[in-house]
Amino acid sequence: MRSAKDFFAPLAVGAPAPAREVPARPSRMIHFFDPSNPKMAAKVPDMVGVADVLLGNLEDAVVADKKEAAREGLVQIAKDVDFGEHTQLWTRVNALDSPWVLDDLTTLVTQIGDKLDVVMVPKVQGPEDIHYVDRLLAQLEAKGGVQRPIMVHAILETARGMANVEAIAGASPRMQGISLGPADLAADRRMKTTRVGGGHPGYLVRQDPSKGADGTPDYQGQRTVFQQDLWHYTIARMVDACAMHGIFPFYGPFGDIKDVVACEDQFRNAFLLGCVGAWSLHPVQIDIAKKVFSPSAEDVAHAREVRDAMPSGGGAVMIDGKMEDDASYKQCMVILELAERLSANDPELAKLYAEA
Ligand SMILES: CC(C)(COP(=O)(O)OP(=O)(O)OC[C@H]1O[C@@H](n2cnc3c(N)ncnc32)[C@H](O)[C@@H]1OP(=O)(O)O)[C@@H](O)C(=O)NCCC(=O)NCCSC(=O)C[C@H](O)C(=O)O
Ligand SMILES: [Mg+2]
Repeated sequence: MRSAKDFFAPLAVGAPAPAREVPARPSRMIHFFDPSNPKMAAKVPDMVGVADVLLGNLEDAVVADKKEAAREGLVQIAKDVDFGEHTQLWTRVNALDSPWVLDDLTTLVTQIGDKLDVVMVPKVQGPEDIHYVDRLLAQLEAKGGVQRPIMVHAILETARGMANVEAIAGASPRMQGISLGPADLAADRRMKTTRVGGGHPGYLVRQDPSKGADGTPDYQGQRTVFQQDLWHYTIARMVDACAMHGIFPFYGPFGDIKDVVACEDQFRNAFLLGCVGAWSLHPVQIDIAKKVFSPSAEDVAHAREVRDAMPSGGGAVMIDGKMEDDASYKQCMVILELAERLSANDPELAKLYAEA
């Protein structure tokens, strides 16, 4: 581990100084596109200003013989498209044990480093993976004359990564955030699921049996079942690790594109637990994420009421029959800060909140 005093020193001569604070830009959805797919690539310019983050994916979902085309396609898109002030450009590079990742990083950083906000690293196992990427990025930034540090985002998709999540979150000042990768994590953990994120009807709790006419439990009678959230523990632990290190947690993919209702539920669970965004795999998921990861007008109105009733941020007051105190005030400030940040990018939301 680096000493505290060296933590913010550049890792290569000529590399930009690491950021002292993670840029808190709206990132409600990280929208995945395959730069080697001409139809998807053609849609990128129209998605600027619509999606908070556009991510050129080079890893899974891009077949081996398209890896180079995807990398070159992303370079071209980054050179041709103006991403403006409100849309970030990210990439997901190939895994660190793959034959492609070195060329991914070398090409992208030296050719389009100034346009890349964040590099997402899949299948991160421990802080040593982040240290490797950290040093390499610094060397490449120096070589390419990149002016600002490229941030790093880790995907949590192995049992070892999960066990090391706190160390990963604090491994470098480049760490921007962590996403849950439920499909790879399920496989690595040997979970008996076959889906990309979301719940499972078999993971449930069943109501106790009622008593039959003879006073004994009626095991065959009607009993309500409640489907449980397979990802609760993982997301909650990831959120704590991120909060502890001042970086941002994200839910990952929801593969059932047609089930927009369950997608919204999964995203909302993550939002309520502390995540700032989720991945969108298809254009239809962009608006779901936008809706879910923006506080509701009612929550903003309530948060303002609490803030205004407690100008010093302390004490105890009653609002609508409920006690509010320093702790609920702090929760309200989280909502108001998020609303303010999102409003700065989104005039429709700004109007909604102004009228709330
Ligand atoms: C899921 C898809 C394969 C579906 O594609 P398709 O069958 O073409 O859908 P549609 O016909 O409904 O598409 C309508 C039009 O929209 C375009 N489209 C589709 N998806 C995107 C997109 N992501 N960005 C931009 N444009 C998109 C289509 O081309 C159609 O265009 P047109 O014909 O001109 O009208 C597809 O959506 C897809 O491949 N999505 C991305 C998948 C992906 O990135 N997967 C990797 C991330 S998830 C993961 O890696 C797991 C994770 O790591 C873990 O371990 O959990
Ligand atoms: Mg994965």
